Amino acid sequence: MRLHDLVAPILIKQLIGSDEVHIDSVTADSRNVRPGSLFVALRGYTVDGHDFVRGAVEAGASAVLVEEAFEGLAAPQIIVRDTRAVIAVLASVFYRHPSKSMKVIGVTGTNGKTTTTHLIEAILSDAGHKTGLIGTIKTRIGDREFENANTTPEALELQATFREMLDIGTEYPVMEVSSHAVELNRVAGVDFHTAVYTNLSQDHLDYHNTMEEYRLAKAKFFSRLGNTYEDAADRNKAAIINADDEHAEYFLKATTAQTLTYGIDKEADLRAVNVKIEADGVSYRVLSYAGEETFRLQMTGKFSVYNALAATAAALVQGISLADIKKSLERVSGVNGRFESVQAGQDFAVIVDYSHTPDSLENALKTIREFAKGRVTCIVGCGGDRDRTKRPLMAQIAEQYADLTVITSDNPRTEDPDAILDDMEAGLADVVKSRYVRITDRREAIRYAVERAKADDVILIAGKGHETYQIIGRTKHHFDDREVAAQAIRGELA
Ligand SMILES: CC(=O)N[C@H]1[C@@H](OP(=O)(O)OP(=O)(O)OC[C@H]2O[C@@H](n3ccc(=O)[nH]c3=O)[C@H](O)[C@@H]2O)O[C@H](CO)[C@@H](O)[C@@H]1O[C@H](C)C(=O)N[C@@H](C)C(=O)N[C@H](CCC(=O)O)C(=O)O
Ligand SMILES: Nc1ncnc2c1ncn2[C@@H]1O[C@H](COP(=O)(O)OP(=O)(O)OP(=O)(O)O)[C@@H](O)[C@H]1O
Ligand SMILES: N[C@H](CCC[C@H](N)C(=O)O)C(=O)O
Ligand SMILES: [Mg+2]
Repeated sequence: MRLHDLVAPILIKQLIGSDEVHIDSVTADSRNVRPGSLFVALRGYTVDGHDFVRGAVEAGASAVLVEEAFEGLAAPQIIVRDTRAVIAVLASVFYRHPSKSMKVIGVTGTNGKTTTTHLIEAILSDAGHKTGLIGTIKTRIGDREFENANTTPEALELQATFREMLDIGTEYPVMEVSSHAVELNRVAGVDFHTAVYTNLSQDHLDYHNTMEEYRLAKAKFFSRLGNTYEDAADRNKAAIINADDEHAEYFLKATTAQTLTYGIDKEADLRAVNVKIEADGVSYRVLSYAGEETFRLQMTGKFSVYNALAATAAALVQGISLADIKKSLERVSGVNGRFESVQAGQDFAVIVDYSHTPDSLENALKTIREFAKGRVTCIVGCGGDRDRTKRPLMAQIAEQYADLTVITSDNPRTEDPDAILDDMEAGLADVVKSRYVRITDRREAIRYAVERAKADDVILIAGKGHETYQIIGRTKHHFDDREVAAQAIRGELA
C-alpha cells in the first residue's frame, strides 16, 4: 500500500520526505520492524516509542509516524499531534476496514464482560452463525485459539484479528471492550454493530483516577455507536443497557443508536421476574417485547441472570427467537473460572471465581450466602501493580459475608506481597483477629481453608478464576486454583 493512501484519512501536521513509498506492514514495536514497515512511535507508560525511531529506521523502516520531527532521518516522517489517536484509524485502513463487513458485538462494564461475550457467542453459533471471540481468556478465530496479553488488544493487533476473521467468513466477532481500550483508542476505528453495557463499579482507579473519568471512558464507547444508516445491517444497530445500574440513564443519553434495556428490579424492555437462586443454578421468567419464557441456567447468582439478560437482548437484536436463546443459554454449563466448582470427592463445596473487584466479590459472596448450609470461607488477595484503593474494601467485604476470611496473595507482580496484604489488612482494623487469617503463600492459604472445612461448608477462592499462573516479580509461575484445591482436598499438599 502507498504511504500516501494509508495516511489519507488522517490530519497531518507536517510531512518530511516523500509519501510515495510502499508500506507492507505497520507496527508500534521497533522490534518487529522490517523493510517496508511503517513504524508508529507511541508514548507508553514505561518507555517512549520515540526513543526507538532511529533504531527502527536502521532496521529498515520505510517511514515513521511521530509527534516530533527527527533531524537527518533516512526515512520519510509523518508528524501528527497524537500518534495514539491516529494509529487506530491507520490500523483500520491498513486492514481494509474489516469491521465494516461483519457485525461486531462489543461488551463493556466492570464485571461480566467475559461471561456475557461467551453467552452471546454460544447463542449465535447455535443459531448457525460463524462467530469469533476476543477477550480476557482467549481470542478465537475460527478453530484457532490463543491467549492475549490484554483483555482488549491494541488497535493494530485487533484489526489484524478482524481481517483474519473476515477472511474465513466470520459474521460476528464478539469482543470485550475494557475501559483502558476505549481510553487508549484501541477500539477507535471499529465499526460496532451492537454495544452492551453490564455495570460500573470500582476498579482500575489507579488508571482512571476518578469514577467520573472511568465512566466517561465507557460512555465514549456508546457515543461512537450509531449515526450511520446506510444499509439494513446498520439499521438495527443497538445499545443494550442494564436498567438496574445507577448509571443507566447516563449511558442511554450517551448514544444516538437505538436502545434496548434489561433488568430485574426496574422496568425494562427485557425483564426477569421470579428469580430463584440455588446452589447449582438459577431460574427466572423473561418478560419481553419478543415474548415470554422461563429459563433455568446451570450458572447461579443474580449476576448470572444479568449476564444472561444482556446476552438475550444482544441476540434478539440479531433476530434470534427467545425460544432458541433459551435453548442455548440452558445448555451452557459455565464459563472457565467463573463460579466454577471443584469436585474432588469432598463433602463441602469449593468455588473458584474471578472476582477481583469489590463489587464482584460482594456478588459472589452474597450468592453463596443464598444457598450455603454450612460455614463460608473466603480466600482472597489483590493483584500487585493495580488499583490499591480496592484492597481494604475487598478485605472488608470478605469479612462481612464470610465466617472466615483468609487474606493471601493474588498476582503480587513487582510489589512486595506482604505490603499488599498490609493494605488489605488496613480494612480489617476493627475486626477481631479470630475472623480472619493472613497467609501470604496462596497454596498454603488454600490448604489451610480446605483442612478446616466440614460437611456442607462452602469455600470461595476468589480473584484468579481461569488463570493458570501466579506472577511474582516478573516471573509467571504455574498456578491453578482449581488444581491446588483438588490437591489440598486429596491431602497431596501436606
Ligand atoms: C497501561 C497499559 O495499558 N499498558 C499497555 C501498554 O504498555 P506501556 O504503555 O507500558 O508500553 P511501553 O512498554 O511503555 O511501550 C511504549 C511503546 O514503545 C514501544 N517499544 C517498546 C520497547 C522497544 O524496544 N521498542 C518499542 O518500539 C512499544 O511497542 C510501545 O508501542 O502497551 C502494551 C503493548 O501494547 C500493553 O501490553 C500494556 O498493557 C499492560 C500489559 C497492562 O497491564 N494493561 C492493563 C492495565 C490493561 O490494559 N487492562 C485492560 C483491562 C483489564 C480488565 O479486563 O480488567 C485490558 O484491556 O487488558
Ligand atoms: N454481571 C455481573 N455483575 C457483577 N459481578 C459479576 C457479573 N458477572 C460476573 N461477575 C463476577 O465478576 C467476576 C468476573 O466476571 P467476568 O470475567 O465475566 O467479568 P469481566 O468484566 O470480563 O472481568 P475482567 O475485566 O477482569 O476481564 C466473576 O467471576 C463473577 O464473580
Ligand atoms: N484484567 C485484570 C485482571 C486482574 C486479575 C487479578 N488476578 C489480578 O492479577 O489483579 C487486570 O489486569 O487488572
Ligand atoms: Mg474479562
